[in-house]
Amino acid sequence: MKFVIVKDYAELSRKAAEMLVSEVKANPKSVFGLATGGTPVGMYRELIKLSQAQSIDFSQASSFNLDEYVGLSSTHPQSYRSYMQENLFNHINIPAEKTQVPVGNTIDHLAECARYEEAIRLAGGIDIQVLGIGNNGHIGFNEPGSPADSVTRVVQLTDSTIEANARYFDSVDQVPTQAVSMGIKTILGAKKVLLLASGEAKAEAVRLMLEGEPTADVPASLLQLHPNVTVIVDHEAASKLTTSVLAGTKPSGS
Ligand SMILES: N[C@@H]1[C@@H](O)[C@H](O)[C@@H](COP(=O)(O)O)O[C@@H]1O
Repeated sequence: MKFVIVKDYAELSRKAAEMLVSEVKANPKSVFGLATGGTPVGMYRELIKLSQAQSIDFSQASSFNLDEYVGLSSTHPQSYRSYMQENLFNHINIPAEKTQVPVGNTIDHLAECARYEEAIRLAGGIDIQVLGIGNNGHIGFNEPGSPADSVTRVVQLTDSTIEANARYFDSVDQVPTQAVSMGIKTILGAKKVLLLASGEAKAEAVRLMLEGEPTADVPASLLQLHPNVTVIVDHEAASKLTTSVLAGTKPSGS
C-alpha cells in the first residue's frame, strides 16, 4: 500500500486528479471506477481544469460508479447520477453511454445488480477505482459487516451513514435507507485503487483502515488485501496514525 500525506485538501485534490490524468494518458481506453461524496469534489474540479488546459481526451474512456441510492431516479437532484453529471461528466468529453451509475429506482434490483457486475466484466474490469471513506470505515456503501466476497447488491444504510449524508437533503427522513453498491469483491477486483480522506472526522476511520488486521468490521481495512492501493490523506485525516504507519513500516505485506 502506498501512503501519501499531503498538507491540505487542495493538494490532495490536485494529486488525485493528476493520477487520473496519467491513467488516461497512458491508456486512452481506461475504465474508471468513480466515487461520490464531498471528498472527491475537489479532485473532479482539478480534473476538469487539467483536462481543459491539456486537452485531455476521454472519448475512449469509460466509467462505473460505486453506488446509487435506492428509490431515487437518475434525475433526482441528490442522485449520484446527478452528482456525476454536475461534478464531472458534463465537463469532459467522456461519451454519455460509457458512463455507468447503478440504477436505483428499478423494479428488479437483483437483475440490475447482476447487469452491473456483468457490464464491469465485459468492459475488461476497472483500471483504477477511486474511493472515499465513511466515518465508520465504509467504502462505496459497504457498511461494517460487508463480507470480502460481496458483489454489487442492495445494502441497508446504517444510521450513522444516513445522518452523515443528511446534509445533502432537506431533512434526515428524506435520505434513502438503502443503496445499490458495488461489493468489496468488486472493488478489490480493480487493478488499482486510489483512496482519499480529508479532515479530522476521518482520522479514526483512516487509523482503523491501516492499523490492525483486515476485517469486515472496517470495510476499508480489506483494502490491505489488494496489491496496488494508493491512499492520499491530509494531515488532519492522518492525525491518529501511529509512528509505525507514518514511517511506512505498517501495514505489513503492502
Ligand atoms: N457512498 C458514499 C461514499 O462513497 C463516500 O466515500 C462517503 C464519504 O463521503 P464524504 O466524502 O462526503 O465524507 O459517503 C457516501 O456514503
